[in-house]
Amino acid sequence: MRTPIIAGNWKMFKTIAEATAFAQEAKAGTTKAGVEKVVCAPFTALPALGQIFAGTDIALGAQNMHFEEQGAYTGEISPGMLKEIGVKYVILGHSERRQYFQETDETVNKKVHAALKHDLVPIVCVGESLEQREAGETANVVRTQTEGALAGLYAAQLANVVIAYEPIWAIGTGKSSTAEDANETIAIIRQTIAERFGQETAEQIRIQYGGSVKPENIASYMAQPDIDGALVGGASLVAESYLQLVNGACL
Ligand SMILES: O=C(CO)COP(=O)(O)O
Repeated sequence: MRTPIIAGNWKMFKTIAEATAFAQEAKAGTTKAGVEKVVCAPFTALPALGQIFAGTDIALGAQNMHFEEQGAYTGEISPGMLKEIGVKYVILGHSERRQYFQETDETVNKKVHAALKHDLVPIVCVGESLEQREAGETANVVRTQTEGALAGLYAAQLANVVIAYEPIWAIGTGKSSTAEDANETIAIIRQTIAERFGQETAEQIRIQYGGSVKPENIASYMAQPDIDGALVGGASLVAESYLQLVNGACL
């Protein structure tokens, strides 16, 4: 039985004051048990969020990190620095990082290894562009990205990895993938993991869907056999909507 995981990805939104207001409202709301809850916020907001979420079941996530422990990497942040402020999850290889910041399967793979070494749970993003989808390349793209991100890991390590399938054409566009199509591609990702790491590992790993997920459509994704939660951008920015997503993920 895989525990569903709902993670908000705030991207480059919210000052500390805005994050504090969100956290107080989210903390006061009621959420059902049985769903793992994560908020991936900008670095500057994480310490304040950590204080307010202390003692709740909402975990802190970051949106990126460097793979080195320390060094002359101006503007970067290390796994140890995230651990120090109570971060538990880190999004790696988001399509926006791949598109605007030259992330590759190779750097994503280095980051996955570094995250696990520091007891951070990586949320590894994969997904095809509209062009690739129309050319019939979806399966190949997600297979290559999944294999690339997970290269060199042991099967046991995958218990601490989450994958997020985010078709690029569905991100922030309001054009969500149908639940059936998302499930089909997620099943391909699971099959890829089965081929590399064995059936048991593939059945245990959690794979989220991301791309225009909202309180109104979360239940349809959760009803699919291979979808274990969601990575949510826009709809995670408002506390009420975040809580609805979490509660809607309970079947
Ligand atoms: O990129 C996403 C989450 O990482 C999805 O963003 P939206 O939910 O705004 O489409």
